[in-house]
Amino acid sequence: MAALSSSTHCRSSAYSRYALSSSASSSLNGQPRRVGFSSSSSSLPQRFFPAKLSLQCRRNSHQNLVFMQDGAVATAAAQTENETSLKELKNGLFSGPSLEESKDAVDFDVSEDESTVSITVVGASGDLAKKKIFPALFALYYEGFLPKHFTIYGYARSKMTDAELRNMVSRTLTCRIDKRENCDEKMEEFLKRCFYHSGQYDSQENFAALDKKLKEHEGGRVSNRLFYLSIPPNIFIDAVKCASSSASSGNGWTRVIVEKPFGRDSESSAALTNALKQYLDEDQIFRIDHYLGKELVENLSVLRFSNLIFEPLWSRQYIRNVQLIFSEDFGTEGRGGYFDHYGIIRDIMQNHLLQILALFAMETPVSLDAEDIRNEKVKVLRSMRPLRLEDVVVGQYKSHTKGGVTYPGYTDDKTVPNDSLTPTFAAAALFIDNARWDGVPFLMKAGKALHTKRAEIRVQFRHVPGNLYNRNFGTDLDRATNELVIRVQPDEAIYLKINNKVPGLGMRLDRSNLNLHYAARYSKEIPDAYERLLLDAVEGERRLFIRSDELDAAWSLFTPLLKELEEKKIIPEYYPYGSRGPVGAHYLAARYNVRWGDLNLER
Ligand SMILES: NC(=O)C1=CN([C@@H]2O[C@H](COP(=O)(O)OP(=O)(O)OC[C@H]3O[C@@H](n4cnc5c(N)ncnc54)[C@H](OP(=O)(O)O)[C@@H]3O)[C@@H](O)[C@H]2O)C=CC1
Ligand SMILES: O=C1O[C@H](COP(=O)(O)O)[C@@H](O)[C@H](O)[C@H]1O
Repeated sequence: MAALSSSTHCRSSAYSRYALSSSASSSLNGQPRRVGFSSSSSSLPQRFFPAKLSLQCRRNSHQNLVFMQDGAVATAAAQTENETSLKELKNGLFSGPSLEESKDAVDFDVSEDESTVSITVVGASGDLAKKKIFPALFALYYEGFLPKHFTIYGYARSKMTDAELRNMVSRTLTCRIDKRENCDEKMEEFLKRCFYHSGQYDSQENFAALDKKLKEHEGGRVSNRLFYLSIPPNIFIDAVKCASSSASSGNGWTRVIVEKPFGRDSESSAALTNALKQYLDEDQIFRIDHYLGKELVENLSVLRFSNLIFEPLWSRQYIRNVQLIFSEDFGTEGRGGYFDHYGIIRDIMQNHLLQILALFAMETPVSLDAEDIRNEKVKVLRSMRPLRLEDVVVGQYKSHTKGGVTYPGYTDDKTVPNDSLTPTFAAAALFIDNARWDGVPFLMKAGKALHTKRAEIRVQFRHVPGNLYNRNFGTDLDRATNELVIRVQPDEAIYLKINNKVPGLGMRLDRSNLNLHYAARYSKEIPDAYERLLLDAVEGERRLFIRSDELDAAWSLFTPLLKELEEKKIIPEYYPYGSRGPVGAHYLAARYNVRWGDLNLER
């Protein structure tokens, strides 16, 4: 039996997050490969396990894996046996000794003491680190999801002491609305685990000094290291080179989270991937798309594949069109320098919206394993037609005064050239040329400085054939079709618009929503996307990260269009700050007999 594979899972279902992960695929530079635990906890939080099947895994004194379920314990000496036991547990077939009968299971927690995870936030002085990464790490710590031995290092060029980093970080930490108990105490404990090392991104020496400090914290345990590259893309490669050569783990895994943008087009993306692969294996690279970590995006597959009623409708036979809508009610203020080089199509469409589309449209994966899901996503992307100029409308916001307040135009930003043609808005029609989706328009719309902040998926169903109630709907039959709305943010909800009879003696029809409104249904605060993704990276779970072939396929769809827009210097349609965007988007939709669902007053 070979050593544990890189994803030997100890989980109650593919959705459980705590995995036993070997470092086999992860050590760098030909270092010996040893099995290490990606994480283990003596009291794994219940929320990742289905109510009926509460599994925990850890090592016992004999270094065997121990699965515990509702007071029952199974030990297994080898991977095969582990899997068998896990299956038995899942199927409710396992009848091992009770927890009381097995001292091993309760008395030993060797794995927690033998391994450690160090998380280095490269670019710790920056906006994303402060706004998202440190708060997400704290939330994970607070909820008990970080392993017993963990250390967080901030790394950047800015000069800072540990105390200054802690002070900076403490200003951005918040407690969950529903969990304030001991929060200050927890914050203090968390901050004690945060340290800072100042260094250049291209200095082997500086990374070697970081390595030395990490080793001191690791105290001889199996060291697992996660580097989060929260830096501008032009320095990704320098940082990866130095981190891999001078600060990778010698005996555990080393993983690198890479932030977007992953290039500007097919060529630059391929160049970035090739450069990264000089220093890292593909399975060490975690390309983050934080939209994949959003609760309702993750729920998409659950909705489709665990409800009988949706999947049979999920095709050209019943669906007229699908809309993926992203809008923000603020401009690019403060990020103009970055944004002008990329524009809205690269910033939102090519990644966030396309990823949602792929999850929405993919065939049923063989399993919930990362590779099975990513295989299906790639198939969808490769079945799509590259975008043509005529299928796209681009816009740019201009200054607008409302209620005595003047909102700046895009080019009013000092970091943006006055004659910039960079789109801050785009609408596009995409098509998937496969049996399921042939002819169904997938419309995308993304914009900055619009009237609202929102991200949603709208699925518009076909007309009811031979509808007995047609005359009750008036002339606009489109208004009577069903629409499923998955509101990703804000105020998460999934609702289905249906027709019903208004109570009374007459026969008047009404439109109503069957509504799963998360705030009303669940009292628990929804975790930020970065929490889920950071936890997955610590556990070696790749399902929500982008594989290189997905990335290639995504760029192939957009690169010809992006080149044409730039070469032909297409002038964007200007729209006032705070408006609903260019009217061209309506004409584009109308060409495919589509009406944007977000413009209906009833929404
Ligand atoms: N901010 C956000 O909301 C989002 C950001 N991202 C991506 O995340 C990454 C980080 O974003 P963000 O935190 O906003 O970036 P910042 O511009 O804040 O940069 C992060 C840190 O990198 C260092 N840095 C900045 N510019 C340079 C440079 N030219 N050369 C060397 N070092 C530099 C600075 O640290 P120091 O000077 O101390 O070394 C800075 O604090 C980027 O790739 C971005 O595209 C993705 C999604 C959203
Ligand atoms: O990746 C990006 O996402 C944000 C929007 O993220 P959200 O989670 O706040 O919806 C966007 O503002 C930014 O331009 C883009 O780079």
